[in-house]
Amino acid sequence: MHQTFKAVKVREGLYWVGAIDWAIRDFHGYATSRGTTYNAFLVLGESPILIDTVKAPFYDEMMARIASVVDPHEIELVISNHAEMDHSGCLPKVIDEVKPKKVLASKMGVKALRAHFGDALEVEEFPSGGVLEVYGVKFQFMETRMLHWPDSMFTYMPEEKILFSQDGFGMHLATYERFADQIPRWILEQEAAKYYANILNPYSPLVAKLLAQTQEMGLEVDLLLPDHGPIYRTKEDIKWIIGRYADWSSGKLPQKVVVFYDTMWGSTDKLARAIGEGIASRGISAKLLPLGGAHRSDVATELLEAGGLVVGAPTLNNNMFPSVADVLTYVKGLGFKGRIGAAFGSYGWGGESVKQVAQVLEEMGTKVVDTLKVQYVPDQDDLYAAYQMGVKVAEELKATN
Ligand SMILES: Cc1cc2nc3c(=O)[nH]c(=O)nc-3n(C[C@H](O)[C@H](O)[C@H](O)COP(=O)(O)O)c2cc1C
Repeated sequence: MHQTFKAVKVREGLYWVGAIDWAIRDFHGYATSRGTTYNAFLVLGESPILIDTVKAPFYDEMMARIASVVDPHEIELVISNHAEMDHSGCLPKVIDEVKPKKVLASKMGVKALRAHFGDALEVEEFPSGGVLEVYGVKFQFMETRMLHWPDSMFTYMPEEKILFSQDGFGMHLATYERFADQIPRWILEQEAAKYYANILNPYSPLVAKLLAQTQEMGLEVDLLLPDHGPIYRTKEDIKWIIGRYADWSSGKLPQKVVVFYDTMWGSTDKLARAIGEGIASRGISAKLLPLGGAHRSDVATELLEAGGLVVGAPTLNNNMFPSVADVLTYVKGLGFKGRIGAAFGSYGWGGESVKQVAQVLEEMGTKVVDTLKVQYVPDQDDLYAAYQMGVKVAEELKATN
């Protein structure tokens, strides 16, 4: 039989058997402009062990890759590190087809998997103490609750120093290159930041705690295998991604201001440009994101490395313009707290939008240092007031340093 889809050997006895999704562009509201991979791994103990599965439509691809190494029916143990359907979607079908002796998940994972696939799903909690020696392989299971779901866990092979980190350290990036050292660093930098901003940022304090814990434990990692994107196999790459997570979870507010806004007739846009000039005049980097050209997940990515947030919305039917409400709701949910901020916008009569924007900014823990409402088209004085708003935000941000 011809083999089209093959496993990728990671090292002796360990294979990548996942799937590449070149087409996906919307991942629960996150723009995946470079597609993604769903990573599953095969560990060859005395019997093969499958770690995670893939999204349901990719079942055949995963099974074909497994079959290029072993007969899938020989798999006796399946480990599920995360119950989200991009990793568990195939699990019921794998159980039906392969009939493994055991399927293991965390305590919350068992609950979540049953809530997805029914109470009859044959899955059990990993052994107490979190250690299992089976088919000649030693595993250590670590719950990583809320990173990024309650069920999330890491699986570690202490003898080989291999860490299967489910969504942690992952990124949405479809490639045939399976290893980070085969991909330009600038692409990894962009996609890892985007993933962190859009998935892990709300849990930054937990990320910081986990990194500190692993350091205390002296946990050594020679191979880092996330469930999306490339595998990290060099010391340099592992150090790099862990270092980035340490930076992003540190709560530091970089000296950059994001200005996002939308406009119907161009007035709010004029104000935004003047604000940008004011910010830049004080030597602070400003990034203007008109929402006509920026997706909510790109705004979140920019915000990951910005200590300032200025938001502009015209009033439409007594409300802030809907695209601004969308992105504000999104970044509020992602927990971008502690920024220095301001709200602005053009209006015709009631002009409710600016107050509404300022209120949401405050609710999300932004220090609102200025607001600006301009009726219809801004004149030179209005533009100068907008410029001054930029200056004020920049000065306040500088003072936080
Ligand atoms: C369909 C529509 C509804 C509007 N509703 C309101 C409103 O309820 N209250 C208000 O103050 N202005 C309202 N306006 C006026 C706009 O806010 C005003 O034209 C503003 O200058 C637009 O800013 P922009 O050029 O940045 O889009 C409305 C405009 C449009 C086109």
